[in-house]
Amino acid sequence: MKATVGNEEIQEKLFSMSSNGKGAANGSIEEGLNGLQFDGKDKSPRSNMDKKPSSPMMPAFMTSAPGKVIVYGEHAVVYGKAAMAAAISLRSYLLVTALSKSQRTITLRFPDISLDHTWEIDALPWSIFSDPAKKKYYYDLVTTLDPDLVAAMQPHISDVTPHAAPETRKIHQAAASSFLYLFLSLGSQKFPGCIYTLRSTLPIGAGLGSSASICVCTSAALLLQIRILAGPHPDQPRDEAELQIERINRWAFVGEMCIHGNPSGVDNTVSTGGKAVIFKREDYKRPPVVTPLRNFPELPLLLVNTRQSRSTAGEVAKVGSLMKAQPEITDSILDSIDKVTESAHRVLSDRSFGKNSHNSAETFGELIKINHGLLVSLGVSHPRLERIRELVDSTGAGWTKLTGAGGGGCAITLLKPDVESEVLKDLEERFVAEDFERYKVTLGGDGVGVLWPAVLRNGSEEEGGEEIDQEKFLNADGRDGVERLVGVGVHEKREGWKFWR
Ligand SMILES: Nc1ncnc2c1ncn2[C@@H]1O[C@H](COP(=O)(O)OP(=O)(O)O)[C@@H](O)[C@H]1O
Ligand SMILES: C[C@@](O)(CCOP(=O)(O)O)CC(=O)O
Repeated sequence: MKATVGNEEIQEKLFSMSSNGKGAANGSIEEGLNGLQFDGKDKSPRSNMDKKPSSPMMPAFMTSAPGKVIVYGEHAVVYGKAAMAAAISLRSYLLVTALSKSQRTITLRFPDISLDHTWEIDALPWSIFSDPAKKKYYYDLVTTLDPDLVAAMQPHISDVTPHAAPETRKIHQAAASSFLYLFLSLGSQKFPGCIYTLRSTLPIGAGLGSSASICVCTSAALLLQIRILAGPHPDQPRDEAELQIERINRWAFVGEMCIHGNPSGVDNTVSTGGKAVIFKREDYKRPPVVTPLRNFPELPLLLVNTRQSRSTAGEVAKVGSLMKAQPEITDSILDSIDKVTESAHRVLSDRSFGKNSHNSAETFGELIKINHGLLVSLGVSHPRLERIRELVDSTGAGWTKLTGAGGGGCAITLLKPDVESEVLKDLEERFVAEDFERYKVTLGGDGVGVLWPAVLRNGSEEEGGEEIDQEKFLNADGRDGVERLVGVGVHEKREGWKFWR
């Protein structure tokens, strides 16, 4: 598949799906949404559905989306080169709880960053967001933020934790802006009051795509609330599922623009679709070309966090400055990174791939080493990342590179097939002693998922399953607690979570 779905094509598919009723959201989701009201713009295929009798309140529901590792090609991907990336089993989880009709507020409860903020729905700048000259629809391809809309949002963003330290405010305001831009673009003043509670098992600002995963959760939740997503349901035709994924991804990209400034879109694409892909966006006015890697190997990867925080926007800006100062050299480094990614893709596509695991690992490993060297030349490594590489190199256990934006964050090590367990144990002890954090993750899992309503079988005896309410979700103890309560893909397959596949 080359996932390049045009705007008109999407519109056409949407209309045909709604007219035969087949594309409508799956039974339970659609029923649950009947009580909601929408923007009254008859451009959308929702008008027939709107006539259904209203039910009092939408049940609480959840969305979830994974983080990712970039195996090859970060930074170069911002300049139109290819990147290879895979979803990981660490994820974000968003619980949406509707308020009673009289409560006209939207609350963000994001405890991972200690953010708790409420907006009055009626005080938000609806008029400019719904101005026909500005209005964007769920099927639009938005590739830049509208400066007037960003300015209109500003007073409502400045309101968010005004007395926090500047670093904390940045983190809060980035998360709040991405939510609010999507909310005002996709919602309407008639939107019901809601609380959006978010928790993540991903480290924040560590190169694993935490921002993309929260944007995907928000995009999916809002698109579900405005009732334009069909499914996910088990017998959903593939092209319909792909269309849903495409829509969620487009709006997640808009959220990412609010956080990053200049994202390539690789993070939100992997977070939405899951699995592993080659991603390339040569023209920002057009959708990216996304090539699924169906034979992506089960790479024996070590994923280690320096615990050195940084922001993606800052690291991307560093490369931007280098490009200005040294355009030819920077260009040629980015071209070399592109060649590394292409080579890795060629190796994967080769029929003989995997027949000799030693040779395959050597080739991938060499490419990892080269890619890291090129990222060092771009100026996006960090002494803590170099320390991880040194520790691994001194044992000969494998090949190491930074992953994501760098400047701190995480490193990946591809382990040699014959590495001895004693060597690994020693290495892990060194990591602990030097305050690095090691994650155990699986690669290539599902993308965005929905739990509608927010009820799971958690091994409890509760009849009909365990309802996930705000209190339980907020009280889950750390990363493990969240995974135990609502986790996708780590423990046994959970009944309830559904994915567009
Ligand atoms: N769990 C979370 N809760 C709230 N906001 C989050 C969460 N995870 C990420 N974010 C938002 O995303 C930003 C981090 O984005 P970024 O610098 O791109 O790092 P990453 O490499 O993890 O994506 C944070 O400053 C915050 O605004
Ligand atoms: C540096 C970059 O290529 C990857 C950033 O990944 P992360 O936000 O550090 O997880 C930027 C991008 O692709 O938008």
